[in-house]
Amino acid sequence: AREHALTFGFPVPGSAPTPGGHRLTWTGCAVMGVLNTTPDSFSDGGRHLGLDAALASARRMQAAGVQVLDIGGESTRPGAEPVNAETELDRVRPLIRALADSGLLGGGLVLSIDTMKAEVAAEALRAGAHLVNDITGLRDPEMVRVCAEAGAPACVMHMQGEPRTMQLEPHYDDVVAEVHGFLRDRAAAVLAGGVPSVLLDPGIGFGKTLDHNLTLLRAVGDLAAGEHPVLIGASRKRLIDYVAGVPGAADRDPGSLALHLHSARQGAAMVRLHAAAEMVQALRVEARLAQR
Ligand SMILES: Nc1nc2ncc(COP(=O)(O)OP(=O)(O)O)nc2c(=O)[nH]1
Repeated sequence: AREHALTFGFPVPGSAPTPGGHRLTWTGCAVMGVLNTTPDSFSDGGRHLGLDAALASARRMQAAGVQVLDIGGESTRPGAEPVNAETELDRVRPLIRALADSGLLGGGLVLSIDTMKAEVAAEALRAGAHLVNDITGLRDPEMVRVCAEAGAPACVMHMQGEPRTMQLEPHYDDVVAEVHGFLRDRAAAVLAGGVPSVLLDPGIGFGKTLDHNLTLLRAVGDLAAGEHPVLIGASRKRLIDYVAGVPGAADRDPGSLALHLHSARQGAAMVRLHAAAEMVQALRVEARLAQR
């Protein structure tokens, strides 16, 4: 299996110091678990049902061997209305602090903050997050500065337009060329801005038709052949309904596993799912079968 690496400006569980920074390496495909914050339970920051449920979910995922947790305080599903920074912070800060206090991070768990806002990223990194997952591809120069200053790697994702309107009229002349080209350009700009390393993500479902998504998923190998690790996130997305007829998002985990196993086989370094523990299990069986 291929070796992948991310460089941090600070030590993270499992990293080794090198002249270029603290390098985290892994072989095969790592799993990033989605850690949803239920808005109403965190707004007063108390240890309500939502926070305890999120911590329980984090423990289960860590125990199962999930390597990264992605914490998001704003839904970016198609048609989602934007959320202001204060609200987003109210949701994610208590969870990040609780995770930092829980000792779970010592077990090798890496924390990712899924946000488009530099202010939220800065605060989350201060509270204990290790990397930034920005679905806008760090369009905001302030986000580049925040990641560079903190020494935090960033996931650069492609999105056509914005969540509220991106699925209205997605259009590309050559979706692979345009998306991969955008990612390579953004990666170069972000690294030039001082961000220590990047992950590239084609942004499945972010301004793409079913055909665009399938074409991009078939081209993961091409993107993974480049110099940056590739992250694929297609968990419970609508394309699974289009392909397999599963109208309820929560019922789409089997299809999600198939999509992400396919991506791992194509060389993806990391996959982002809700059913993260199950993904670890599937990858272990797959790796064993692949051993000669
Ligand atoms: N890097 C990356 N980040 C992402 N963040 C959110 C979602 C989907 O968000 P949403 O629909 O709000 O649901 P959830 O956050 O529960 O996955 N998809 C990706 C993705 O594909 N790649």
